[in-house]
Amino acid sequence: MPSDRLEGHRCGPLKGVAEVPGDKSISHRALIFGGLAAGTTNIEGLLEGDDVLHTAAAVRAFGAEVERLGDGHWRVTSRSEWRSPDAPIDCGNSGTGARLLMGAAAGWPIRATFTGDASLSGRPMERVLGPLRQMGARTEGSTLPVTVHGGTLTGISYDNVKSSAQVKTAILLAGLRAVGDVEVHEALPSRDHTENMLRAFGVDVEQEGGTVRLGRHRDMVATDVIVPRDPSSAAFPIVAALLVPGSEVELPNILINPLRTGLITTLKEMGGDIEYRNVRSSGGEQVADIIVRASTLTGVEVPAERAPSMIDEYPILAIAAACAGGTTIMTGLEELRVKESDRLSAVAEGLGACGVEYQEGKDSLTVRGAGGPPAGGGEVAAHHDHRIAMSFLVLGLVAERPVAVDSAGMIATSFPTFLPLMRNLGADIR
Ligand SMILES: O=C(O)C1=C[C@@H](OP(=O)(O)O)[C@@H](O)[C@H](O)C1
Ligand SMILES: C=C(OP(=O)(O)O)C(=O)O
Repeated sequence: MPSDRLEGHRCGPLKGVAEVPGDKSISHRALIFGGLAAGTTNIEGLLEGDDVLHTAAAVRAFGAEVERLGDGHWRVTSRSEWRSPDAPIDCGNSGTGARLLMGAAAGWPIRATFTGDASLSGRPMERVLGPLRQMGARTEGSTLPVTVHGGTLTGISYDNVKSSAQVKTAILLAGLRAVGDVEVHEALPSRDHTENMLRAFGVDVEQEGGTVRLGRHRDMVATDVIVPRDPSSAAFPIVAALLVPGSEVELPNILINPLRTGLITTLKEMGGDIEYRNVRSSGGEQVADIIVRASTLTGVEVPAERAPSMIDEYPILAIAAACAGGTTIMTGLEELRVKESDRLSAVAEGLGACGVEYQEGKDSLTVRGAGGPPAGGGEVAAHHDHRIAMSFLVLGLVAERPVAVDSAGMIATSFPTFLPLMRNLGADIR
């Protein structure tokens, strides 16, 4: 098997336009919702990363017609009912795909077994299966392989203590076919793409404080979806441009939903020169063109309540923190331990390998910034985690010595064009 080890090397200013791919969360939802809704759903700007391609295959296995018409242009036509798939549904590396599909499947009188890769097979599924059982589904297994036997479900009032959008979405999708009230409470709001998109697909969704409730009208009607560009992917060129002296990069058409932009808020507090231009509405979401210029950063304390709005961005924030002056304190990070890898320890280990001072707590990370380029020179284990790999390749662009990442292949799960995009800006990744 060819090695997918890569190194990031110190480089000159990053310049140009970074067209990052479509938002991963919205892409999964567009396919699944299209598979549930009566009629034909056209999707523009779909992320064609491995995670989403697994979801496309899954929706097809449940009986919908799913066609790729061109670059990012897909068409989903549902049958009136979901059917039991002939074979296990392989969700690959994707927690979102697995958990959302379990919820969607539970509402039908069918049986489906879900599998995934080694990383996904170690991730907790009980957080979704518990509420689905409460609604009347039968389940086998608490980690993959998991089998869901769906059927006639009843309502639920569920306290989503982890503020997980995947859990909230699984319950709402199951709830579409449940009899009775379906509501999910959150003390800290998680991303609201499901609510926004369900409304666009004709479903009554009410929001009252921290409670989301399905209304009476729960039949989905197909609608077209325009997928904005992914702020979680944009995070890598944004931080790279802030850190590499002399850089200026434009990122057009990025989703700026406030429930996704905790990283941008934090980077601005650190002194990052990040500007939104042409803020506008597109496909029911706010988007903007983002301009980033190299900046001198200072460490900050990131409030724990901000975590849901930047949950996937802590690895790349830790890289910004490593180059900032002073200390950055991140708390409320317990969910990082159950992502594609234990991201808290993977980041800590990588920082250590690159000569960065840090302290890892049970659910916190403190990084003492070098106030300039860290030593680098580390051989970093990515733990087959796309966001760990991309984060440390970005560190290599500024560190005194190159930073190597042992396996970068998983980057294709969320950001298949990462390498050409970064190289096109001037990044030295080889
Ligand atoms: O709903 C979604 O699309 C996602 C929710 C988050 O997970 P949790 O729901 O586990 O917080 C996030 O980490 C993931 O990348 C995508
Ligand atoms: C956590 C992530 O995704 P998922 O949960 O879908 O695997 C991610 O993309 O960082």
